[in-house]
Amino acid sequence: MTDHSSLQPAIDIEGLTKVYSDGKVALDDVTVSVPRGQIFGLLGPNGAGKSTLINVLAGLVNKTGGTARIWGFDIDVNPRNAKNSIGIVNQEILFDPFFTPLETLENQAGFYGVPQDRRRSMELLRAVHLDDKANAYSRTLSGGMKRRLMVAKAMVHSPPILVLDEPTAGVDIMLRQQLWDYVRHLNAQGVTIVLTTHYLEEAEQLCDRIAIINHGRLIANKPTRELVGMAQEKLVQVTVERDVGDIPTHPSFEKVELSGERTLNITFRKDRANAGQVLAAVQQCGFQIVDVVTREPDLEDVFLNLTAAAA
Ligand SMILES: Nc1ncnc2c1ncn2[C@@H]1O[C@H](COP(=O)(O)OP(=O)(O)OP(=O)(O)O)[C@@H](O)[C@H]1O
Repeated sequence: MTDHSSLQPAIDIEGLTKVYSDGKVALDDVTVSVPRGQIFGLLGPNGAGKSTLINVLAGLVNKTGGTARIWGFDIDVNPRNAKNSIGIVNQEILFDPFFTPLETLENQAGFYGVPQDRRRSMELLRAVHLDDKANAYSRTLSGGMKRRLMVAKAMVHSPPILVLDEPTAGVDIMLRQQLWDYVRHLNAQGVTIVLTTHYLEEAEQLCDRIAIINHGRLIANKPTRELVGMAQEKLVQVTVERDVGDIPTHPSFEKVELSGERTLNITFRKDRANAGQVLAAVQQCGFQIVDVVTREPDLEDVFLNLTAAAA
């Protein structure tokens, strides 16, 4: 993979603020940069401000304060270059239902002034598995197909950055997988990807780095592995050789639940104990251990902890 580390960020946002006309503060002094060449996840609960941030980059929402640069181009100073550097797939499905997918892409290429010999509409339709629908009316496409057409439409001018706002909402598992394969393929070719999603598992698998936004504020921005590592609670499931009876207590146990007669689900905090100490404590409580399963914390744990703390 190309080493992009010495280059300026793909997207550079500083002190971005958006107050809607009704006084709603959707973005509150957000500073974040997206390194080139990465798959970057923007996560947050409903209403956190993710779409507002993307719509500011798309030029659909006017910011109240701060600056944003796309591929080095300030969106106020160089709006045209900024726009040409980014392809955005919004949550809403926007295209004329009376055009065919092929016409939709050709029109979009015309809009961006892509010369005929550099257009690749059929190639893009093939990439999103819509080549057999090239000449069907777009209104006859299923929801998932329309969404994939939106992705192809965002790529007609070959931007170095692709932004996907909830791209898999309402898309079934198989098509979701195909969409992600395509996103990975684009990324392998050097396209920087920014995506918002509610599917934490997906973000964890796909993203190199994740930022979390809550109530318009940035509350985390870390490499995915580091973020997942922030989950403090771990679970160890211990099966013992006899019926448990009274649930044991110990300072290293955060929470203990009984499952069946002989299995204890013990939650402990990584910063206070390790699994070995927890197991030793179970033995001190007079149980002989016959089986152990541990569960690693995942992004969902971190997300819930962080958003709860920031609420
Ligand atoms: N045009 C608008 N006028 C007033 N308030 C708005 C407008 N658009 C969005 N908001 C409010 O701004 C806040 C942020 O909304 P936004 O759509 O950016 O959140 P989001 O993180 O994308 O949420 P979701 O995941 O539900 O799409 C919300 O409280 C929303 O109600």
